[in-house]
Amino acid sequence: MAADRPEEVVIDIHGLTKRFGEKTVVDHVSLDVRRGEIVGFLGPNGSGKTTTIRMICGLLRPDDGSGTCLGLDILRDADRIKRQVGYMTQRFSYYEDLTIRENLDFVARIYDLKNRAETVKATLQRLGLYERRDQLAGSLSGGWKQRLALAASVMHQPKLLLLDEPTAGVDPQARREFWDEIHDLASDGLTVLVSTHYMDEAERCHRIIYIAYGKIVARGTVAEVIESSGLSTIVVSGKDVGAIAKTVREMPGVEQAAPFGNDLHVVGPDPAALKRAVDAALAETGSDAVAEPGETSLEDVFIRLMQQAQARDRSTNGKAS
Ligand SMILES: Nc1ncnc2c1ncn2[C@@H]1O[C@H](COP(=O)(O)OP(=O)(O)OP(=O)(O)O)[C@@H](O)[C@H]1O
Repeated sequence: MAADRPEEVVIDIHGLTKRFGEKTVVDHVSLDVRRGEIVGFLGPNGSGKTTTIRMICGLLRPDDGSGTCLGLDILRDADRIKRQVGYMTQRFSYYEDLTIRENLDFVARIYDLKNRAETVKATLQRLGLYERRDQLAGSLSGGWKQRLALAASVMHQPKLLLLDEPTAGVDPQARREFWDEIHDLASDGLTVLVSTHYMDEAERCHRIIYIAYGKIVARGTVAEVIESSGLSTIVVSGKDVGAIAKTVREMPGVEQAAPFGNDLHVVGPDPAALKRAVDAALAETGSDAVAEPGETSLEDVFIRLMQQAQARDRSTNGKAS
């Protein structure tokens, strides 16, 4: 894969920091993204994803740190970076009373694109929007609106696409199609950094980066991130998992106990302690539910990372005050 060649680094930032007033919302973030990669940027609300993305694409000046985006210096060449990346914001704005084609034509004028009519037509065809080109943007469903937003972000043929929660509120099929499109674009050499809260989307990325309280706390492939968490999971299946959940949550060695229908996922760092806890909870509740080792999910890992970051933040702020 092209992404394995180290010279093809598209984003390379070091120690990026941003403060708003007293609050450090991005705290010495370093990351690199290579050509053709799709990298997922995950983390709780307010953890600094959008702020980081805005600093990478030249929209926001960092207070500290340095780096390059598309080989350009993020401090010196912000204006050039802005024109060369595709950026799809959380709230993509378009003109509701213009058609899909007219909206894209408007964006093409902003970018001062040559051969505007042909470029708009090619983009409509590329993104499967051609049949709907005369439909008013305001009348589109959520999935088609996202597709229009994606079309507007890639029309000037950027080498890097920054997507900020591109599929929030979009149904599963439309999300799946959106992601198929992202993979098609990446296989043509486009590099993608995408923030999301959806686990299934994280699993469609080549790599993920998890940020909490402005600091990166995990990174790697999904398998690597799960493995490095050191968590074990036991799945308890039966009728009364709600009652078992309440009991087992209080047992030592249990970090999480989450019912999924008739299954209960019990998660903790020490497999032996976890088994003792589950056995004790089954005995205490008199349940005949069946307990078996299960796979730890990415969501389990993220919940743990978030809780750990929260605890660290509390203790740091506690000391400071
Ligand atoms: N212009 C600003 N002025 C002051 N505070 C800001 C500004 N922009 C962002 N923040 C704060 O910085 C923190 C990080 O926000 P950011 O939008 O980067 O988080 P996020 O990870 O993208 O969150 P979400 O998942 O909710 O979109 C938040 O506490 C936010 O309120």
